[in-house]
Amino acid sequence: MTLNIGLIGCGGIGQEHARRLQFTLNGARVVAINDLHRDAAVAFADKAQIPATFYDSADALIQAPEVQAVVVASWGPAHEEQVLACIAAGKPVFCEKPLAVTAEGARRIVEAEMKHGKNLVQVGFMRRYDAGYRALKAALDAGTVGDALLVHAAHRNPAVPEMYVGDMNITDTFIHEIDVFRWLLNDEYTSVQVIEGRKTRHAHAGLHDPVTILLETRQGIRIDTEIFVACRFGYDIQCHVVGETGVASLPEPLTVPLRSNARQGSGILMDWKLRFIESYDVELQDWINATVQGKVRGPDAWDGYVASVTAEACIEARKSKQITPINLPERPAFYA
Ligand SMILES: NC(=O)C1=CN([C@@H]2O[C@H](COP(=O)(O)OP(=O)(O)OC[C@H]3O[C@@H](n4cnc5c(N)ncnc54)[C@H](O)[C@@H]3O)[C@@H](O)[C@H]2O)C=CC1
Ligand SMILES: O=C1[C@@H](O)[C@H](O)[C@@H](O)[C@H](O)[C@H]1O
Repeated sequence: MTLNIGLIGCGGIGQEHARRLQFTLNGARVVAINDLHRDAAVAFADKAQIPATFYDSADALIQAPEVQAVVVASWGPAHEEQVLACIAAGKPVFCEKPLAVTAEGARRIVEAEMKHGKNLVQVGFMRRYDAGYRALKAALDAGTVGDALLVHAAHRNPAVPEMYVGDMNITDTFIHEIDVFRWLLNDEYTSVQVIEGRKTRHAHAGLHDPVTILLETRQGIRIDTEIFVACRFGYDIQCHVVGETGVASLPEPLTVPLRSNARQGSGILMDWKLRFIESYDVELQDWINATVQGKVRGPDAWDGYVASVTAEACIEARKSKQITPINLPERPAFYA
């Protein structure tokens, strides 16, 4: 069976997903597209040779009988309404992170899905599909370094656009760590502190960069993460888990060590699109396969909700400069 997909949002990652759904992965094709910018979306589909119908509104695309499942890759603030419309139409939806820009919005999605009575929503936390993170999780689950005690992590981007301001280093960037640490450690967060230190001269006016975020978990694991999005030197993701008997680290991406021009070393990627490129393929292939079977196997709406609650607590902690509790309800049986 070929799953007919409707894509909402044909920007940076929407175009990437459209190409992989149409040409790289098995069992799906893009039959419908929607974007606020019609001309650019249609020009993209033409150039990419994706014969999809353009719909004038996200809602019209979701309602279209030919659309069996939806990929939402619009801007974060649009996600809630579009995902709720998919649930109302009973259509499976893969939504890029964040699920919603507020915890309340994510909660509305969880409630609508539970009321609908069937899981329909997957959130685009692709790191769970990355071979490096999976190998790290397998090592931790096998007890290779004993019980986890501490995590030292970093999420570094070379630069961000001028529209990336305020709390986006939490809601757009740190949200990946929020999801991946609780998955890696089989744990939940209890509190957070956000520390703004010296600001780099390379950060633009609307952004305090870098920041350090300290999370504590129910088991008492302490996680420190450096979020540094104007670091200039590369797209660099680090994660080191200190256990009782050793340290387990996220593998570096494969690069060729060089000895050249009187130097030795290896390259660092500059573009986030390349760092997790394989995990996007694995993630969306798994989503297609599960959707055809009528299931959701990946990060679900509850995971999206937990990420939004945690992000909101981070924002509060940044404002108050205090250690801020993270109050999470228990995972409902529906999401077991
Ligand atoms: N999982 C990951 O690693 C990544 C996830 N993302 C997420 O994907 C989403 C899109 O990000 P980008 O592609 O980088 O942004 P972008 O700005 O390049 O593209 C977004 C597109 O959505 C369209 N759009 C915005 N609101 C819309 C609406 N209400 N209805 C229809 N179309 C709408 C815009 O016109 C634009 O073409 C964001 O939520 C972002 O956080 C982005 C990059 C990486
Ligand atoms: O999701 C992503 C972007 O939206 C975000 O801006 C980057 O910081 C992340 O590294 C990337 O994975």
